[in-house]
Amino acid sequence: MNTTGYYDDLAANLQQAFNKHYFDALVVVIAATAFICYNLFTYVAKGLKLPPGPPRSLIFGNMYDIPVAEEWKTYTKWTKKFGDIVYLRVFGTKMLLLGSYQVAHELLDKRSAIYSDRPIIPPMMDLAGFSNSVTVMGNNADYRVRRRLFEQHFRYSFVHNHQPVQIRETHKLLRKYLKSPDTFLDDTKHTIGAIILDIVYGYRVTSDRDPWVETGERLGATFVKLIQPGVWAVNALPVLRYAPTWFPFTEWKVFALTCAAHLKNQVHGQFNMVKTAMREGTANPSMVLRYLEENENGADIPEKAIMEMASDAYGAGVETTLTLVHGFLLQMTKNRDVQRKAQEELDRVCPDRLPIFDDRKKLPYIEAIGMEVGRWHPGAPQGIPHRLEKDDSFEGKFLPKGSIIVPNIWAMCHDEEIYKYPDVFDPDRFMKGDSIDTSVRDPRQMIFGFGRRQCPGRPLAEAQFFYTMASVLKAFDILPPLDTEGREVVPPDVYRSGIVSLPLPFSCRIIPRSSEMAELVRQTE
Ligand code: HEM
Repeated sequence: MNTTGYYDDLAANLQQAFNKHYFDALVVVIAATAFICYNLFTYVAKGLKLPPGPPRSLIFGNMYDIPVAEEWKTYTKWTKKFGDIVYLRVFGTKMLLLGSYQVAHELLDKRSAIYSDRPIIPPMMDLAGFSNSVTVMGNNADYRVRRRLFEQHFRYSFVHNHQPVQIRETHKLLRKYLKSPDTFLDDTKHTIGAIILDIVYGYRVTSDRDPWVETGERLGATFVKLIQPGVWAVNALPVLRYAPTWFPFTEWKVFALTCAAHLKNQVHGQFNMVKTAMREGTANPSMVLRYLEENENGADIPEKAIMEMASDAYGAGVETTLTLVHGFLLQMTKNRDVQRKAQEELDRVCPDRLPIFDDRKKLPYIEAIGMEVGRWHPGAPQGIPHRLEKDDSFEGKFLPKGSIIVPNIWAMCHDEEIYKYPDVFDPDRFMKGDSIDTSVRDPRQMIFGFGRRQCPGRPLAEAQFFYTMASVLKAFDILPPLDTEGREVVPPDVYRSGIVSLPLPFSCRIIPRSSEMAELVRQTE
């Protein structure tokens, strides 16, 4: 059975069911609650004013203003109209949209002691079993244990330990590009999944239809659907979670419970796989093995924390890293000059071999391409929302406790005061002569989020992205597809909406630069 298709249909039907059957009841119950919340929470406090924002209705607030597609565009329009902090309210939920790096840095980085919580987990996410994911957990002791474990294995000073896995899998990807370039989108995704499964569980992916990769992909896609605001009735009316599954129009609950069962199978299955291998003395080095061994040597890390935190790496790391790699391939089809300049740099640094990690410092133009790809379309254009734990104020504006904080990373990366002609793809904006110009703001300060919640996978993602770009550009030309008459067709620059925003599927031709390069790739076997 094609379960992905099943989930897609189900999600679409659920939205319809919500509109038809729950909406009237929802309006009545929520209207009363929202009215009270409105009066209780969104009043002007301490003589300060709330930040400006689009006009809101008394009960629904800005519910109908919240965009469901290309959110970053509407948010940027609001920032231009209302300022760097925009206030929104959806029923009783307050939202602060941060439109500039200065404000995000001031609040989320410098005041991270009170800006590092997450929104209360929506009932739909909870029902589907995702409430123990580091990415959505509140700022509590359980979260901090998991975050610390995660960081220890992915920090800059440790991440070089993962290079053998990255080299092996990236070389495998080059061989796939050589053999069957048309499947480059899936092959790239598969490679990133394989790298993470190996680093986290010591699991070696050997087939193109690996069951753990497929489950991980399905769950990742499900997570993206579940986290979408405004889709699930139960999030607006939590009492619906108690509806029995035999009740009409409760397919959404069946969906959530099915996800929870799949997730549990995956989390426990992968963890137990390492435990069994450890007992039998066959375990490969991995993050899970490392912490289980620390426990054997006297540490006291809760197994539940190791197990659940490990499964986050796949969910949080695959599609996000893919946004950069797919974004890079897409931009290369459109910017032939950039590609040529990068290849010249590579040919100077490694004339007759594939690049290695240690070349990174000598390849500033490749680094600049990576920065420009991230700036051009940040993989998480609105980040992951934070939650303000205490009343606060900034430049005369009242910022109420409990507000959901949404950093509009896309707008920050397209700020024309920092990035001249932001709608032109130009890695040279980050160069000064033959080096990186450190006076230009590095988009990686924004695209990986902020403060104590900043992405802990950043060191791995940066290293993998650099290594993929350098290896691919050394061996291949990335060219636009051809139409039936042999003319080049430049693929559209369009991105999926939602928390993780990938380029929509596109085509390109990946062609070895020469027979010598093809041979270099073959020799990696
Ligand atoms: C290009 C690749 C990536 C991008 C653009 C990215 C982006 C982000 C962003 C924007 C956040 C939210 C930060 C915030 O709340 O302010 C985040 C969180 C997170 N990322 Fe990444 N990420 C990437 C790769 C990875 C990888 C490879 C891993 C794992 C190996 C990972 C694991 C996580 C985790 C666990 C969190 C939650 C952190 C927390 O809530 O404390 N990410 N990422």
